[in-house]
Amino acid sequence: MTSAVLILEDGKKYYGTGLGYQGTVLGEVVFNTGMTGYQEVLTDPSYTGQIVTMTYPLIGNYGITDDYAESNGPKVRGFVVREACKMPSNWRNEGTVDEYLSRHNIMGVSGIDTRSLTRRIRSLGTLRGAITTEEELVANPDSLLEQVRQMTTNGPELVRTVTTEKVYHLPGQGPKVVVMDFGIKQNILRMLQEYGWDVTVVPSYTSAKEIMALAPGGLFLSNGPGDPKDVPEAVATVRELMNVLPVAGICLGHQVIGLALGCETYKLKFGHRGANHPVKDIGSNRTFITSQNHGYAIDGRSLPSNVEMTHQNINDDTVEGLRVKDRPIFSVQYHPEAAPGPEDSRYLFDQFTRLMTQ
Ligand SMILES: NC(=O)CC[C@H](N)C(=O)O
Repeated sequence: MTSAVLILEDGKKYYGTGLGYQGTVLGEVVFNTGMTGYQEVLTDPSYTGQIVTMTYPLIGNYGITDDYAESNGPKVRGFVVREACKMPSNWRNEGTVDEYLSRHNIMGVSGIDTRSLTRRIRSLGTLRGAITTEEELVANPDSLLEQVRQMTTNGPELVRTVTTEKVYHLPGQGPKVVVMDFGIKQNILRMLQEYGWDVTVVPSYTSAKEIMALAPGGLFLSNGPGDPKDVPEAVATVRELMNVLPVAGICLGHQVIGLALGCETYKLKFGHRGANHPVKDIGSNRTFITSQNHGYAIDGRSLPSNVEMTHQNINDDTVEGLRVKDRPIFSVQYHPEAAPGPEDSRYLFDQFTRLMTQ
């Protein structure tokens, strides 16, 4: 067993055992509170560049299977767990988390006091950090500190690494929609297909003109990694298309819509990542339990007069959904497609569909 260390930018060190690939990685350390869904978390492209720690102590107990992947492989920069299960049990199991991470050259560390780590992130805010299994660095982790403190945790390259390189078409009988891919989760595409949409997925940097040339009936914006302010070209495209097409978005897509409408975004202290975040649908006064993964949010004080908040987080009152009063445009910060998480918010896909067909 290789020893490993996780060092945070404030100098705090956590010692454990190497999991998956061996070496050194740097990233923004965030926590996810889901009790299950570790494979969906690992493969969600919105985690690109981040070292994710799971607060649930036993990870990997039902194994790994291709059916649970939200993209073609793990996208996290690193993975931190209390205990990585060595003997998964599930009729679909194809292997352990350790093997999965090794196969995809992703580093992890187990045996970490994830409760202490999470409390630290909650009190100090999201921290940058590094994981290493290299002997001389494990012996002297402080030598990594300079590099950790210098690193930037966002940038336009994050979306560029996970957006599709090529335009592709998923035929359907329903509304013809262009999806701007910022690092889309497979379950969003599965659901759009379930609803019968005729979907054309385009790269994040596609221009308004190129999108209009596809003659869509609507525009849909996906989730994705990083700071929404790092994709100004997508914001400009959406601003242009907002006047001529119905537009809907999830998570990063919601933030891009917000910026295009003139709202402000900001970085949350430690983000929302988990499968049980309560969100109130203001119109119906109902609260839904939602799946979430975001570190940025739209500032509720910055909404122009034609934009209203449709959903609000019950834990911290942050904006969870928007609607433009005079145009067919709406978006949500959380994940109605779940994967992992509760499916309470599937009704939004009906709403998306109505918006595109009306
Ligand atoms: N899941 C997402 O789309 C995340 C959006 C954005 N990267 C954030 O962290 O806020």
